[in-house]
Amino acid sequence: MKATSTSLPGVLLIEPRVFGDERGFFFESYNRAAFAAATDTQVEFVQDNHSRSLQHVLRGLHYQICQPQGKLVRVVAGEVFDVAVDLRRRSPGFGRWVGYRLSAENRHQLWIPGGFAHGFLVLSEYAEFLYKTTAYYAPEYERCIRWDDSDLAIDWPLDGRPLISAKDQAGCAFNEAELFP
Ligand SMILES: Cc1cn([C@H]2C[C@H](O)[C@@H](COP(=O)(O)OP(=O)(O)O[C@H]3O[C@H](C)C(=O)[C@H](O)[C@H]3O)O2)c(=O)[nH]c1=O
Repeated sequence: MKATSTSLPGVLLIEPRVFGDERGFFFESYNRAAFAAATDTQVEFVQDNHSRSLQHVLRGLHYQICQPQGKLVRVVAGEVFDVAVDLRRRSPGFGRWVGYRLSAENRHQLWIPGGFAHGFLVLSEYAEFLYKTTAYYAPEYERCIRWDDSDLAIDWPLDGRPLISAKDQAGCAFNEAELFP
C-alpha cells in the first residue's frame, strides 16, 4: 500500500496494492502492520461501518467531540467526493478542507485522524461506503457543520441540490468552544 500526505496534516490518501488476474482482483483492504508502517500511526479500530446512498446524497459534515473518531474510509460500489475538515485549533490546517474522489474503480482510501469533520457526496447512481473508526459511535457527542458553510466554501461537485437527512437539514449542533486542541 502507498500512503500519500495531503494538504491537511495527518490526512493521508491510501492506495492499496491490487493483484489482478484473469479471475478478477484481490487486495488487502486493511493490514494493521502495513497501515502502521505506511502512516506512522498506531491506531486501534473498534467499529466497521457500511452505508449505501443514492446519487446526490450528501452525508455530513459530522464529527464527535470528547470521543473523536479516526476514520479509514473507502468505497466498494460507485463513487463519492469525500471531504475532511481540520477542526484542530493548533493545526496549520485549522478551518481548511480537502476533498478526494473515492470509488470502487480507483480503490483509494482516505485516512482521517480524530479532530476532523467528515462527509461525502455521492456522484454515481448509488454508492456503498465502508469505513473503520477508532472510537465507538457516541450520539451524545455528535456535532456537525453544514455542508454549505460559507466559511469553509467546500467546492462540492454538485449536480443540483444534494439529498440531505432531516437531521442535517435541521441545522447543526456546532460550538466553536468544543473544537479540538
Ligand atoms: C454513524 C452511526 C449511526 N448509527 C445509526 C444512527 C441512526 O439511527 C442511523 C443513521 O445515522 P446517521 O444519519 O447519523 O448516518 P450518517 O449520516 O451516515 O452519519 C455518518 O456521516 C458521516 C459520513 C460520518 O463520517 C459519520 O461516521 C456519521 O456521522 O444509524 C449507528 O448506529 N452507529 C453509527 O456509527
